[in-house]
Amino acid sequence: MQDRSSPSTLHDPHATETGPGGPVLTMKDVTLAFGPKIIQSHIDLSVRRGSIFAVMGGSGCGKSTLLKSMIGLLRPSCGTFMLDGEDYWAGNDRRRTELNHRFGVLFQNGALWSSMTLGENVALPLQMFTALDSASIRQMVSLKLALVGLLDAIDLMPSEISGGMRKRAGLARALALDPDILFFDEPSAGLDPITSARLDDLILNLRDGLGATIVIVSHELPSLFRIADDGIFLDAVSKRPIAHGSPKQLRDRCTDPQVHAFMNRQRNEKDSRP
Ligand SMILES: Nc1ncnc2c1ncn2[C@@H]1O[C@H](COP(=O)(O)OP(=O)(O)OP(=O)(O)O)[C@@H](O)[C@H]1O
Repeated sequence: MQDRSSPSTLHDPHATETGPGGPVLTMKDVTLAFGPKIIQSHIDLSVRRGSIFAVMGGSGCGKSTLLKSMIGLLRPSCGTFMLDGEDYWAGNDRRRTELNHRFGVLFQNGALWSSMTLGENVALPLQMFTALDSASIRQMVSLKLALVGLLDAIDLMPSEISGGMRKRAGLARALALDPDILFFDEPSAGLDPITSARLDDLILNLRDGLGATIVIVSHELPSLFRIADDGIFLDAVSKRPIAHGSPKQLRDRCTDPQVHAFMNRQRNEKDSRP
């Protein structure tokens, strides 16, 4: 039986030499809790610039909670959260608001305003947080919608488009303020495999074309194997990370039986088919 007090680490979570870049987002010995209820503790991770980092684990282990803490919506009860070497919680609210402008977040359902067209949805953050004039905003909106292949849908309402298009529109809005770190919560949920693969292509383009750093919470193993460079596996029972590494590394080399079973579940399902 593996010692659960030390996670199965297929690399040093704070390594700086390997991969596309140095660490941009780092957590050291972080505990996440809601009041007295501890969700995860002893979280050590480092997300490298220009990489795709996956947060993995079974239902209810705390993946979304970890994502929440990475975008400043939940303060760790212990440990440090650093952004480019700066302690996120050491500064005042104003400084945190500045740092938050580096984040772009795509929520599960796209979270669009239903009473606004796609163009108006994407324009909203620009109107709220920049001093751009309306012509420049229109230009920026067109650019972002073109990036996700939705320029022709600029005047449509969210109710007039498909689920996959809503995700892409949510992504265009998340990109409005040119964030350099993007967070995706279950981007493929509810999408068919082809639409999901297209969204993966888009996510890879954001990494490779724009150099974005991306953190993704997902249960979709094919998608994770394809796009993620690195990651962390959270355990609901011990309430701590039990493995670090890319989804492929965890599938092929992790010795923890729970991680191995989880990461190989589709393979096993295929093997057991008549
Ligand atoms: N605001 C909250 N107050 C108290 N407990 C919460 C709160 N939000 C989440 N939790 C609890 O935290 C635990 C982890 O929830 P979380 O949504 O982070 O898990 P998850 O791994 O993302 O789950 P899933 O894969 O099912 O979406 C759950 O037990 C949940 O009930």
